[in-house]
Amino acid sequence: MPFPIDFRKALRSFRYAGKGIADLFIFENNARIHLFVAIAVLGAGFYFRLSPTEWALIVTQIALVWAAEAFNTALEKLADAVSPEYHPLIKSVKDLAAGGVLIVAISAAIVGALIFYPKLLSLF
Ligand SMILES: Nc1ncnc2c1ncn2[C@@H]1O[C@H](COP(=O)(O)OP(=O)(O)OP(=O)(O)O)[C@@H](O)[C@H]1O
Repeated sequence: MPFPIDFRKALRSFRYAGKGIADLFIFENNARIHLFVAIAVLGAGFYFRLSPTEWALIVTQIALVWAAEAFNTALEKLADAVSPEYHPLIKSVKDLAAGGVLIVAISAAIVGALIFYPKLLSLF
C-alpha cells in the first residue's frame, strides 16, 4: 500500500499558492494598498507592544482582508475569462465579491480602532 500522503504533491501545491500570493501583491493595486496598510499596522503594533490577544486579533484581521482580496481577484479573473463582454450576472458576481472584501475591511478597521485608539489617546 502506498504512503497515504504525497509530500511532493503537497510541496508543489505550496509553490503554486506562493506564486498566487506573490502575484496578488505584485499585480493587484488594491492588494498592494492592503499590504501597505498591514505593514503600517504591524509597525504600530510593535511600537505599542500589543498583548498576545491583541496580536492574534490584528493578524487574523490582516489575513482575512488579504484572503478576501485574493478570492475577489480570482473571481474577477475567472469572470473576465468566461465573459469579457458586459453581462448582468458578471456584474452581480463582481459586485458581490467586492462587497465581501469591503465587509472584512470594515471589520479590520473597527478592530484596529478598538485596539489602537486608546493607546493613541494615552500618548497625549
Ligand atoms: N463583464 C462585466 N459585465 C458587467 N459588469 C462588469 C463587467 N466587468 C466589470 N463590471 C462592473 O465593473 C465593476 C468593476 O469591475 P473591474 O473588473 O474593473 O473590477 P475592479 O474592482 O476595478 O478591479 P481591478 O481594477 O482589479 O480590475 C464591477 O464591480 C462590475 O460592477
